[in-house]
Amino acid sequence: MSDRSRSPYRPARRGPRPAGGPPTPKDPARRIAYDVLRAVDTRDAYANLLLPSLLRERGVSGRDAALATELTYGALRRQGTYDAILDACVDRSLRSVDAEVLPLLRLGAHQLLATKIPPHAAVSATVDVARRVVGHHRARFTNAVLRRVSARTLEEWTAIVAPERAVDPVGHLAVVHSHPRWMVEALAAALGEDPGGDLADTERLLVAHNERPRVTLVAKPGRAAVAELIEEGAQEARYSPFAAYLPEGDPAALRSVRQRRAAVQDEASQLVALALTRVPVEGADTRWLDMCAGPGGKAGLLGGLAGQREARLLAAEVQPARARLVAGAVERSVRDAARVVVADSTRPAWRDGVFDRVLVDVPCTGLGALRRRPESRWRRSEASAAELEPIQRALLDRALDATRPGGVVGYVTCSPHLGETEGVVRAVLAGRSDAVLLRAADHLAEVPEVAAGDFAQFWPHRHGTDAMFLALLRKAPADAR
Ligand SMILES: C[S@@+](CC[C@H](N)C(=O)[O-])C[C@H]1O[C@@H](n2cnc3c(N)ncnc32)[C@H](O)[C@@H]1O
Repeated sequence: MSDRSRSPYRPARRGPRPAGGPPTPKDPARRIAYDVLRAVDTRDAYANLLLPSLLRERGVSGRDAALATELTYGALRRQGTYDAILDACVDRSLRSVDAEVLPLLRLGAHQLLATKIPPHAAVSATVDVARRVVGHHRARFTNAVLRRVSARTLEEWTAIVAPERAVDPVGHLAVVHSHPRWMVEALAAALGEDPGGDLADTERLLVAHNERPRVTLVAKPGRAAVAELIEEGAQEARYSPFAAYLPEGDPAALRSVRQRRAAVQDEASQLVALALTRVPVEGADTRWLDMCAGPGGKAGLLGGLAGQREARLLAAEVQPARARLVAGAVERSVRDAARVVVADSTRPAWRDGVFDRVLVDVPCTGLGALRRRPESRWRRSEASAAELEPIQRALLDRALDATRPGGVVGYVTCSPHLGETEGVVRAVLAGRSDAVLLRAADHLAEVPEVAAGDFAQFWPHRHGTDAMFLALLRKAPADAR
């Protein structure tokens, strides 16, 4: 790894403990990173939720918080690469290493191979944490393994542990860029690349997955303006008229976000919702439906747009806790245009054929959000997409049922996996004669390279967004059937 691509984190210098205050926990950053990695392994915790709550709970901020974040996300993202290297550094198989020790080895490997923390400090600080959490004996083991890791650079290690690119391109990229092999194959297929070829575009995507995503804000239509976000320190966004990028700082500290007039939302999420509202429909355009609304990102945007256009949005969500989040997201939409219901959208509480626009943002593998959910690449399996397909198909079918003749449906996934995107849309269309595919990219004119045939597919390495997929379908007018 070049010096430029290394993380700038160095260990925080600890000052004297403030007189009279509670004792400063020793090395809170590494301890929090360890606790998050353990919780991800043992109780399926989500790092993006647990990390901020532990930082808050333990009063950790500033450099320590930044270090904890770097170590947690770095170790999770790079786990595949580090495990291949660690496997070469233990005498037995890595699988037989205690589950409590493994996160320490990954944390140590990340510091040694991808940060500017001096090697002796990386090893000794990690071994100090090991002594406290797993005892002296296993701390000695941690020390011995990390010393072996420290003998080579990341490039030297990957040259040893990754399959040769010319012989096994997928296996090579899987180890070098830390993704499960099946996922590299699925992503290559979605990018239209031959798994035996040079996989150049796939590699750019995998690299993007290992980078920290920028924070994107949405100014909810009618409640906040992008200019206000820019005054608060954000920068103009590339594509969405409602977006602004926050280069640094905590978005929750912005007044507009605290007042729920703005929120954090990926730019592609904004654009797929916006594209649905741009498709011309003949006749009435007053009844909009969001069938899978939780936690409410797209409903927040659609509620505002509906209010500005004299339409009303019904936002449905099957999980009551998530429906409450939707209620918060649409609160005080323009003209109070949005209503939230707890409902199973496969058994709808509404009549068929009544909505002018329907968004169905189905539950999916989330392979499009790997930058933000670092553990999900290890949690999903090759079977995950196939397991979700029946519910995705059922929801799209019900979306078309709910739409009135001439109305439009937006089918969205936060995954580019072909089994969840094109596969579902084509299977549903094959089973009915009352819907046609529209060219989604025609409604995203400001976004280059987003067309994938009739579909729209965003990519982290092309657009700097999540890999959101959009299909737009028109319900055939009654006289056309
Ligand atoms: C991909 S998320 C939607 C994200 C959301 N549109 C947003 O922009 O914030 C899918 C949501 O669908 C919900 N869901 C899953 N099955 C459902 C069903 N049968 N009916 C209604 N909601 C469902 C899930 O609980 C989850 O909140």
